Amino acid sequence: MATPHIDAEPGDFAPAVLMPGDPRRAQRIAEQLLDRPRLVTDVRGMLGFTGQVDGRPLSVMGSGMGQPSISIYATELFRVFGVERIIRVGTCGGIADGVEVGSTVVALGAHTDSAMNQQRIPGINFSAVASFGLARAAVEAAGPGDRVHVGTVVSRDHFYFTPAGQSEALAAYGVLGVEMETAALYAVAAEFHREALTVLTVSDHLFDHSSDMTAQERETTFQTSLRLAVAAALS
Ligand SMILES: O=P(O)(O)O[C@H]1O[C@H](CO)[C@@H](O)[C@H]1O
Ligand SMILES: O=c1cc[nH]c(=O)[nH]1
Repeated sequence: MATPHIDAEPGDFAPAVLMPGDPRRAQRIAEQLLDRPRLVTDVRGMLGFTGQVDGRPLSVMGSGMGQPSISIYATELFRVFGVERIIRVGTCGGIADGVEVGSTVVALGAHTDSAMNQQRIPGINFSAVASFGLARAAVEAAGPGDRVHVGTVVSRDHFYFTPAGQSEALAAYGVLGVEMETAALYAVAAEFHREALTVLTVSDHLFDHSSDMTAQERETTFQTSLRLAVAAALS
């Protein structure tokens, strides 16, 4: 049964879905990773594929940018398509000292400036946290040569506007990076009693732009993050 945003049937998606923001990255991951990838939805150009990894079913689908967009897709995947776990594989800007461009961030939790989660539990600041089992599986998949940081990120609504002093204050609290979806993804997973994790590749650093990735590198450089995300998805 199609939903407003996913033109597929129950059974078209695997229990685990890798979810990059960019639908072209979803296609690239599907072609690189999956045996016999099959396009299962393309509504609004938001491509979704299902195939197999080592004989086990796995799906890959774009989320779009921002918390409203990923909330729509995550809700429909959990509610209608029987999806059990979503692992976001995205990019982030480094914030804390020592979070190098090209390294990987496993997001245990996500701060946010968005109002979306404020509406969930009256009077409460919702804590957006990863599924422990998925986070553990991702971290355990890291090898000695991998540069992996584990901690909190911030999911901001604005890409281009930042209140004065906010990034410096986040750095002072050890926040690893900034992206735009994780706080909402973790809340939708909690709403449906399912699992979620975000694994990010650092594409730039807010306080040192000397090594920032190009747009093409942001689309293609994600091998360590992808390996950790697949380990979590199939754990
Ligand atoms: O690379 P993705 O997964 O899209 O993630 C980051 O990049 C986009 C902004 O350019 C936002 O979606 C942000 O969260
Ligand atoms: O600086 C950045 C990089 C990636 N994604 C973001 O939201 N911000």
